[in-house]
Amino acid sequence: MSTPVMIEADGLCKQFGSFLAVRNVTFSIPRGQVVAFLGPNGAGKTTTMRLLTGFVAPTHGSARIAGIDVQADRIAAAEHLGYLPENGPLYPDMTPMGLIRFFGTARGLSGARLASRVDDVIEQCSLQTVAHKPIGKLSKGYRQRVSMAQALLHDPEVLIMDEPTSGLDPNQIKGVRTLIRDLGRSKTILVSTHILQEVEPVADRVLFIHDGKIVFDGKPADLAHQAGNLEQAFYKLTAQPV
Ligand SMILES: Nc1ncnc2c1ncn2[C@@H]1O[C@H](COP(=O)(O)OP(=O)(O)OP(=O)(O)O)[C@@H](O)[C@H]1O
Repeated sequence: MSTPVMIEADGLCKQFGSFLAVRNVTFSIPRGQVVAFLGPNGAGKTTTMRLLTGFVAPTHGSARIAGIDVQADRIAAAEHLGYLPENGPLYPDMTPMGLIRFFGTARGLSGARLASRVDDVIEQCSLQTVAHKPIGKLSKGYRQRVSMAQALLHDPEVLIMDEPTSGLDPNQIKGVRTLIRDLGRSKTILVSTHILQEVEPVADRVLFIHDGKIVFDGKPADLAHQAGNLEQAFYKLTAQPV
């Protein structure tokens, strides 16, 4: 039996006014794969992730999570999906515990299941020491972990993470990398990053987007091999407009 496709982009296009931000993006990610989504600033990573999660409607094309069309049935697709947006919506006066419970209730969890999932994600994201402090007083690293905890709360099979390590210090980056690697043992993950050193230890595959188009889809080692190392490959792929 073939491995099911968990994240699928089929001819996705997104136009803002006269500007085409995402151009005919097509890929499919089978269950269990961890994929790094690379590209320079403004390449279209966030827009593609918003299209995949159903937050933004495509101009053309379609996206499926666990086989469910995200525009046709966003709620059903969201049951399979944890999304870590670039700047997560965190409420500064709430505590991590309060916020995570709130999201859990909104997702239909209650009673013992809610209590056990809240405990699990607080531990998984190492939030024990700050669980009862206002989110507005937490460091960026901890706020990022609170966002991560809400994305993991319903134990989704698919995770889409937009720059989970942006703005973190090296210790925090290491912590997030370890978490992604652990999660990748049981989940399908698409994660955008600017940090090339993160790619090889974490990802099975790289999707590289430039000017809204996928310009490389393959193994990190094969991308690095094209130009000697990943950094040089990055320069080479982005040297000219598509
Ligand atoms: N709502 C919008 N209206 C108009 N243009 C937009 C909108 N959202 C994104 N864009 C444009 O689309 C292009 C792709 O943006 P996007 O945020 O997807 O890039 P990105 O690869 O995630 O960049 P970064 O690495 O800087 O986060 C950019 O030129 C951006 O200015």
